[in-house]
Parts: sequence; C-alpha cells; structure tokens
Amino acid sequence: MSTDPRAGEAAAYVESGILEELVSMRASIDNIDATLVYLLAERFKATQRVGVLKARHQLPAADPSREKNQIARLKRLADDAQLDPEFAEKFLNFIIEEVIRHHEAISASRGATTEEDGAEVGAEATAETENR
Ligand SMILES: C=C(O[C@@H]1C=C(C(=O)O)C=C[C@H]1O)C(=O)O
Repeated sequence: MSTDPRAGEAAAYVESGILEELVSMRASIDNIDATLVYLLAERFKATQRVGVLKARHQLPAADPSREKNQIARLKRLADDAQLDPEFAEKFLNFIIEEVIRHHEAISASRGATTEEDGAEVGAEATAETENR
C-alpha cells in the first residue's frame, strides 16, 4: 500500500490503516480529476468551433451579455449543488478569459491568412456548404 504513488508524503508518517483510507479517497479524486480534464477538453473543442465561426463572420471574440447570463446560471447551479458560488464564478471567469484569448488568436491568424490570400474565406465557405 505504501508503494502506491497516491500515498504521497503521508507514506512517511501516517499509520498504515489510515494511509489505506487516504489512498482510497485519493483514488476517487483521481477519477474525478480525470473527468474534469475530459470535460474541459470537450468544452474547449466546442468553444474553438465558436471561435472559428466568429472569426469567419468577423464577430467580436467576447460576448459580455452571454458571459453574464452564463455566470448567473452557474452560480445558481453551484448554490444548489452546495458549491461556493463565488468560487464557481471565479473558475468560470478563468476559463472564459482563456477562451477569449483563443478566439482572438484564431481571429488574428485568420486575418493574416486572408490578407495573404483574399479568396481564402470565400473558398472555405463554399467547401463547407458542399460538405453539408
Ligand atoms: C464561447 C463563446 O465566447 C466567449 C466565451 C464564453 C464561454 O466560454 O462561455 C462565453 C461568451 C464569450 O465571451 C461564445 O460567445 O459563446
């Protein structure tokens, strides 16, 4: 049991029965953290698609009104779930900030491409319609 990497520093000073309990709780945390990573990856895939759409149609990277509604909604959900709503707000703002950075980068890189080749955007739009 003490060789389980989940034992961490506690392996050196915690009695074996308690260590076993700690390691078992940490196994659950590992699973939860893995789902968080997968959920975040899926969320970023979805927001990347929004970023491409925005860049294609010259829409602004940020939508403060959507953010406000989404934060209010998640704070209510957090409250229901006994999660600190202030923490939920900070966490969501942290993610949104990163999403906006991605959207600005997508828009900047598409701008560069379009300057080099003016036909690029039109050609992509045509290919998309054909692929539907
Ligand atoms: C993803 C979007 O872009 C931005 C990021 C948001 C988010 O991560 O929830 C919400 C609004 C926008 O500021 C969007 O407009 O839907």
